[in-house]
Amino acid sequence: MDMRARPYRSVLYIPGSKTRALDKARGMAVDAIIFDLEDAVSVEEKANARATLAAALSEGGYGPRMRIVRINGLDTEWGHQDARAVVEMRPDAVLLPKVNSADDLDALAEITGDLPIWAMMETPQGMLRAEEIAAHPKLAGFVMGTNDLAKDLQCRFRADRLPLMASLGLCLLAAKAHGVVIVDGVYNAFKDDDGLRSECQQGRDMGMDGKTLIHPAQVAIANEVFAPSGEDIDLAGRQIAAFEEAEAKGQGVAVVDGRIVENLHVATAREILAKAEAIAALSSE
Ligand SMILES: CC(C)(COP(=O)(O)OP(=O)(O)OC[C@H]1O[C@@H](n2cnc3c(N)ncnc32)[C@H](O)[C@@H]1OP(=O)(O)O)[C@@H](O)C(=O)NCCC(=O)NCCSC(=O)C[C@H](O)C(=O)O
Ligand SMILES: [Mg+2]
Repeated sequence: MDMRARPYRSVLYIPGSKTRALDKARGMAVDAIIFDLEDAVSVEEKANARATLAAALSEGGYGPRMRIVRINGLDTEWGHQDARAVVEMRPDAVLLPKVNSADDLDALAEITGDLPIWAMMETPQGMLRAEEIAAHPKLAGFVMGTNDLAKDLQCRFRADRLPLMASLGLCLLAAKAHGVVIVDGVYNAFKDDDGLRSECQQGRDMGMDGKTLIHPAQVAIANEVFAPSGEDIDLAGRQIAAFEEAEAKGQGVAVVDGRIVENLHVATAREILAKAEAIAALSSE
């Protein structure tokens, strides 16, 4: 499936060191997995995690789930070795943490060649250079790192995420301008379903493609919130039908449920139907 066309409702982090979790993920209804070598892995476990992850990916069994490997930064003692190992692991993409500029992506691409790169957007410098990062020819996706971002901004975690809004907005603008995927940051309180749902809804309404997750219990909520609902699909179908009928009569505008429908609304309606189809196709694989 084309990388841009596939769903990214649920993107689950799995520590590369945790064999049990790596195994369990083969049966989980996630759209994508981030196999982590960075912050979820302790310093003592770094080398083992690389080997454990390589073995899990070589064994396979992850089906249609997109496989993304997050390496350590190239300015760390593990980064270069991780990057070389990822080339051998042959995932769908490599994820670079704490990206500050397009130069960081150039440095990684020198090692990983044609492998698509995703960028963790989680530093103030990265926010200010979001556009040049999104425009990089190897860049395929943004992952918001809201924990690191909050740390560097010295801001507080709030339910409305007001202190993060400028950063989320900058990255959304850059991602949409360059047609790259963007998934929202994690919700740390993994036992708080209501809080997670509310933050998923906020991200979805802002234009995020999905949510990064830290625990399997979060998957169902993200899948539900980021999928078009039955009502969305029904409305999209009726908008397309009404517009085509209006067009056949030589009119440029239709009315559905008391609201105007123009060609731009039809484009959105078609995207909703395409997303629903992509989700159905993924579920049937
Ligand atoms: C958060 C956790 C530490 C909780 O772990 P634990 O207490 O073991 O959870 P449970 O006992 O409830 O686990 C139940 C079963 O589910 C499996 N499990 C748990 N987590 C995962 C997972 N992420 N993927 C797959 N499977 C998972 C357990 O193995 C249990 O299975 P079983 O033995 O059969 O019962 C833990 O969930 C965890 O480590 N999560 C990942 C944390 C992580 O990846 N952190 C780094 C990413 S977040 C980040 O860095 C954000 C960004 O950079 C930023 O700056 O914001
Ligand atoms: Mg981070």
